[in-house]
Amino acid sequence: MPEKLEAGALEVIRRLTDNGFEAYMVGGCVRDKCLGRKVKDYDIATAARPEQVQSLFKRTIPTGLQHGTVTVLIDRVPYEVTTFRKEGDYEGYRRPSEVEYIDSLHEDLQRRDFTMNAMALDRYGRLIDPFGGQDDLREKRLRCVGCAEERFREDALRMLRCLRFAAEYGLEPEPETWSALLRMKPLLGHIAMERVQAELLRMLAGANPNLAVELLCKSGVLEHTKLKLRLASIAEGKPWPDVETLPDELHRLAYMYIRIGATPEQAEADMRHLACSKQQTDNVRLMVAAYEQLRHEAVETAMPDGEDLPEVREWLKRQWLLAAIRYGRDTLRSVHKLYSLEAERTHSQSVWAAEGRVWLDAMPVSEVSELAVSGQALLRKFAPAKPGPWLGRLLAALLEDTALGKLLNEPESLLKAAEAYYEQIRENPCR
Ligand SMILES: Nc1ccn([C@@H]2O[C@H](COP(=O)(O)OP(=O)(O)OP(=O)(O)O)[C@@H](O)[C@H]2O)c(=O)n1
Repeated sequence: MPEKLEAGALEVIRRLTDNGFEAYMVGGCVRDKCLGRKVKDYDIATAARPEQVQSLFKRTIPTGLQHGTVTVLIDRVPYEVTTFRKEGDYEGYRRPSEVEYIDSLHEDLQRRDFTMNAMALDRYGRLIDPFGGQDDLREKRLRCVGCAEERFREDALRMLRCLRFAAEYGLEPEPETWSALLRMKPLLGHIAMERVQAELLRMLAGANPNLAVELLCKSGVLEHTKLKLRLASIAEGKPWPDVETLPDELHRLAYMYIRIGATPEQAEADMRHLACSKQQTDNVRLMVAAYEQLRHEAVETAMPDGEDLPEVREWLKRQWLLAAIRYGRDTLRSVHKLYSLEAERTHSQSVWAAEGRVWLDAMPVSEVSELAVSGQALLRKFAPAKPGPWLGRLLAALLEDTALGKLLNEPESLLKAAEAYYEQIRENPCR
């Protein structure tokens, strides 16, 4: 498959050059080839204008004509073909009128962000590397092309890209690039939050999320976005634990909110700001909320030092299982991972970190739908009583007792227990 992908790119380049237009592979694909990494997609830069590209290929899509980009389909695989241009406009965020076409590959490469992203390959596989990208990669150096300040001014998002690439590829930002980043970071305030979100989540999902978090802390870049994620407050001298042990970027984000002491509402507002999906936002809010609630309970009932009292342990188990009912078993599985990480970082004993997973696995039910009796069965049993709030309360009581192991999840024992609850609820209808 990778060979097929590359063969398609070469076909595009050959067709363009056979028709008198210079054309090269550029950007991330050249970088990844130099690093021996798998190439995800091939971008092609050419001297041909968009309408000339369109006329040379049977299947094209005008994906970004105003920025000079035409997508060419070869065997249904898309290749982005972009006319050499002077201004950045790498993601279509500038007004079309600012795009200025040029005839020189060199000038096109000069406007790109980092030396490793400013290399090209011609149809014969010859590398064009005017700014020393390959040397930088060899020396594990991340360096802006030319004046770093100018590159960051052209597109402030490049500062986040800088941190992402440094973490992902294990590169050290070169001193001039790093100091320009520290000077220019206030410009991040003007960047669309969707773009910040994409970079942030990619960084946290990447090959080295620990280094990504460390660089975010060290650079203080997020402080200049509209986010509440102020990491500098926890950066000082304290090592971050191994966030890589958390399963994905959302757990890592939730952990960061917990570490800065954000409330679930603050985390939610922040993620809305970031234009995260509702599902992502709910996920993180629930993790932060469940974690916070449990932490609050744990502080109230701190185990006396060095002691392990069975009644306290029992109480902690009850809080844990009640939280699993309230926030969902999956959320509590996530919270268990967060507690375990925190316990490791603070070298502290945590009953939840030690036992939480086992308790969750052994929990017979965590939601009403798992009960061996349905609302319908209860309505039949207590006919002619009409459906009403009593039914919800009754099911909640059965769920809690079954989850805590006081009742067996079998129709007979549940229906029997329901009789007693039904009487209590009828006697106290307002509770
Ligand atoms: N803000 C940006 C975005 C992109 N580019 C240039 O456009 C190329 C393609 O950008 P993109 O597809 O966004 O990223 P890649 O570098 O391919 O890397 P990745 O796919 O990992 O994001 C980059 O290599 C770089 O030369 C740039 O100079 N400035």
